[in-house]
Amino acid sequence: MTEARLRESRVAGTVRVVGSGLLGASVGLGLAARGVDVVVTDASRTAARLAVEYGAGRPPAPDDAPGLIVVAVPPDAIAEVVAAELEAFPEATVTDVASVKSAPLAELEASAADLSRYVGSHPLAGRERGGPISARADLFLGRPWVVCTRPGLARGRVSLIEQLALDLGAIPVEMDAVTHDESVALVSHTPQLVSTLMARRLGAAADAALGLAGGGVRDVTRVASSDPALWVQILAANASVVAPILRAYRDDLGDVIDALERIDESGSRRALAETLAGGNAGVARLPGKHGQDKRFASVVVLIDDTPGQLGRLFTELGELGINIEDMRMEHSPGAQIGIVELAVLPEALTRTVDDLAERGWRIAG
Ligand SMILES: NC(=O)C1=CN([C@@H]2O[C@H](COP(=O)(O)OP(=O)(O)OC[C@H]3O[C@@H](n4cnc5c(N)ncnc54)[C@H](O)[C@@H]3O)[C@@H](O)[C@H]2O)C=CC1
Ligand SMILES: O=C(O)C(=O)Cc1ccc(O)cc1
Repeated sequence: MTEARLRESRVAGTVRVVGSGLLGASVGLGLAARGVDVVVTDASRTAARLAVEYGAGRPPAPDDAPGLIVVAVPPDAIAEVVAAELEAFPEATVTDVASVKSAPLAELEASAADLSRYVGSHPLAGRERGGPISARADLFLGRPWVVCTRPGLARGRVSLIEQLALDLGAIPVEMDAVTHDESVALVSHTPQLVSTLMARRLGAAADAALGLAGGGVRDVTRVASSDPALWVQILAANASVVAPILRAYRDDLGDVIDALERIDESGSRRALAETLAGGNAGVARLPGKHGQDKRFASVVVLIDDTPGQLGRLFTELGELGINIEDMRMEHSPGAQIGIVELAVLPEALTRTVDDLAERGWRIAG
């Protein structure tokens, strides 16, 4: 199957993956696609066998001598499994992919494990659903992959994990464990809770109200479908960092409620406006194209929500020589209409609108 391989891998030898769920099987699929010899194991026989059957690797053999071990088990089990792997394979470098870094490291430091061969890491890539069935070889493509540095750690060990990240199409980012946990508390752990709390408000809502739902509520609640069992572990392990951010959030929420309850008093509207402007400033600081990238202009096309329409739109844009820099799609509740937002270069905006309209496409706005 050489011709099916993407490119030679940077990581050489056998890679052993412990925990063949979403993350472990995705690592296995990505490496196997580059021709790496991957061994997958799991405490659950079913998860291990599914990972093998989906092509994420092979079962372990008695003479395996992995140079690299990736531990992809739930956060509570990380320290114990990393310690066991360090002991079982005295030549191997061991990494883990857990969403929290300080708590497992502290647990390992309190053990007798040989931590000179341990480098913690965390790919900022995931899905709401776990298990090997949800795994994807391209899960990590273009995503940051934090590689945790600490004083005294050999450069070669850190580099090996960076090679792993690069092989999987991710972008390695070096960070110490404390900075990592503070960062993800802000960009992942608190947003998870805010999303969850908003989604809980929908639980008792009338069907008629839910029928009006559009992109806004869907964006805010997307990660509310995440696995509660995994997230209790993540939040518990980073509780002391997440709690103060939520306190600040609660203070802001209190101010908004006060302004709304006294909306006709002097200063209330200004307070609301300043809060909303603060949100604009915060979201504009997020890197990436999505929504606010000033380099691109936006064209909204309404398409019939029927098979083949999106394909036809893309084909015609190709024929017109117009490059799509980014896109997102929404469905209009209750109507057979798809709303496609295309990002194009500003200089291509007028031509895109005119040419698509000329070919009969409906342009919004
Ligand atoms: N789900 C996500 O979006 C992301 C998860 N992570 C981290 O990746 C790790 C794995 O998460 P997922 O793959 O989502 O979970 P998952 O539930 O899909 O897979 C975890 C697997 O670990 C196995 N396992 C549990 N204890 C074990 C043990 N002692 N020995 C061997 N196998 C064991 C389970 O049977 C399961 O198959 C977690 O530490 C999580 O924080 C990191 C980035 C994103
Ligand atoms: O889908 C998203 O936006 C996520 O944030 C997924 C995710 C979940 C947990 C992680 O540790 C990293 C990424």
